[in-house]
Amino acid sequence: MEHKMTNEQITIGLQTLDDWKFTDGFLTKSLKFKNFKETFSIMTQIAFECEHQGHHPNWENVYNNLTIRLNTHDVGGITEKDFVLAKSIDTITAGR
Ligand SMILES: C[C@H](O)[C@H](O)[C@H]1CNC2=NC(N)=NC(=O)C2=N1
Repeated sequence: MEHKMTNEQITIGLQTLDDWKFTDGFLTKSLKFKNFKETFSIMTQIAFECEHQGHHPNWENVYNNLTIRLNTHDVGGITEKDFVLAKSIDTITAGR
């Protein structure tokens, strides 16, 4: 079982990520792409990485907007797993 990170640990961790916030108990990021096709393609790439990591986002897609919220249900908070997935999402979406 992963350990639930403290607010202080989360604040430090956020400095290693690109434009993520800690809001209402979730690591959150909003992204905008060219159109729906590009957005859903990126979501598919992220989805395969999530399966690989065994960790999955809460997310909402409206046309070319994608809002991602990460937490770890098992501990009711943020763990290292959320940071690992957030970093992967940054890599997949880098420069977009
Ligand atoms: C059984 C399975 O591994 C667990 O339910 C995993 C799956 N994906 C998960 N994803 C997220 N975001 N939080 C979890 O606690 C979680 N648990």
